[in-house]
Amino acid sequence: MVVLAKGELAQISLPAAHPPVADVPTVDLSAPAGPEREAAARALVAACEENGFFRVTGHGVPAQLARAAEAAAAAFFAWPQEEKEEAAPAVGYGSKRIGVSGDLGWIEYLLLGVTPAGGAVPVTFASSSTLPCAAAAAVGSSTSSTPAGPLRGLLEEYTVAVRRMASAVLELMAEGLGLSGGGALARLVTREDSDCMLRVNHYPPRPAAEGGGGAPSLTGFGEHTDPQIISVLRSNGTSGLEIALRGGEWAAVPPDVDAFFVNVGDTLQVLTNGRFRSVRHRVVVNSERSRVSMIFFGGPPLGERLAPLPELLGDGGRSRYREFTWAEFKNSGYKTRLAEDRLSPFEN
Ligand SMILES: C=C1C[C@]23C[C@@]1(O)CC[C@H]2[C@@]12CC[C@H](O)[C@@](C)(C(=O)O1)[C@H]2[C@@H]3C(=O)O
Ligand SMILES: O=C(O)CCC(=O)C(=O)O
Ligand SMILES: [Fe+2]
Repeated sequence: MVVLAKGELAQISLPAAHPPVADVPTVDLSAPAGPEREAAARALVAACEENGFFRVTGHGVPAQLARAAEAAAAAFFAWPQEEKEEAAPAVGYGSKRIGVSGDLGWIEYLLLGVTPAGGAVPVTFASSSTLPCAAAAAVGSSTSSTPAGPLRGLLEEYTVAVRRMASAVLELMAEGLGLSGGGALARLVTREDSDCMLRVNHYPPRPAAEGGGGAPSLTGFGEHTDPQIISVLRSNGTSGLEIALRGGEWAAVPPDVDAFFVNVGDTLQVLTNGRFRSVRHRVVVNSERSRVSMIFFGGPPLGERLAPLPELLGDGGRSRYREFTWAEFKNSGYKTRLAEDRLSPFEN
């Protein structure tokens, strides 16, 4: 349950708006080598340049696994509030507060740091630092006997499959960009020390309006860009996700339970020297049905130096961003409000 005080509810209320439906390009990851794969790579690059957002089919993630992970998370969110709070350190549970800078939403969530070997560690915010840190020692592992154990196990299994897909997306992207380094881009999210996260968001149904009449829309997850390289999202059949198109206008993303959606993140915008667009997006809650989404955030190792890839600069091309490490970017970005532009401090 998300409990908001009156002032908080007013803060996240939105004027009812029905943006047009986004025309989301589709990339088939299973396209066979040859002209079909080349076409898929071209479609992927075009989508990243246009809006920084596309749908993936032929992704290889078993539907049954995605459904089981989502159902286990939904069952957890249905627990009594006190029990969820009790389990919070073991599963990274949070509600209504997003980050540490005062952002609120009609949301509850699980946030886990995830490793390629399948480990998942709840993300907490240390009081001494704004960098999220692992709380593993305090909570045990997914095999522990906490009631959240089976949920953790399913989320871990799901993350292994989605990371594999994220890596395949980045390999296809490298082909489309004509990068010579083989799987270098993909390795940024598959290394042992890659800094990746899994987030499961639950947006309860929009509350009924007091005294009848039309209920207002609410901010579920306020507008923002994702800081990582790519984010890979799956949701249940409830709408709510919106993306900002090139011109700044909002467009609604129709849910698709069989596909995944990929966001270009801030780091990929940097690596491509601004050729790919880190997509601004948000979740608006205006449904009588709850929305559950699971998002894998593919981030590089903390010490990784990030700068536009030389091959994408061209001869004498100007680098739009100075070099920085992922730890530096995260430290700076995690102090910001959700809607802020986190890249401007790193522009040349
Ligand atoms: C307000 C914030 C929440 C966030 C960290 C930040 O300071 C700015 C980026 C936010 C975001 C968006 C994408 C992911 O959901 C997330 C986990 C991330 O890496 O950056 C969240 C952060 C969060 O919820 O802690
Ligand atoms: O829940 C969603 O559908 C999107 C949430 C999101 O953008 C995020 O968690 O960064
Ligand atoms: Fe996001």
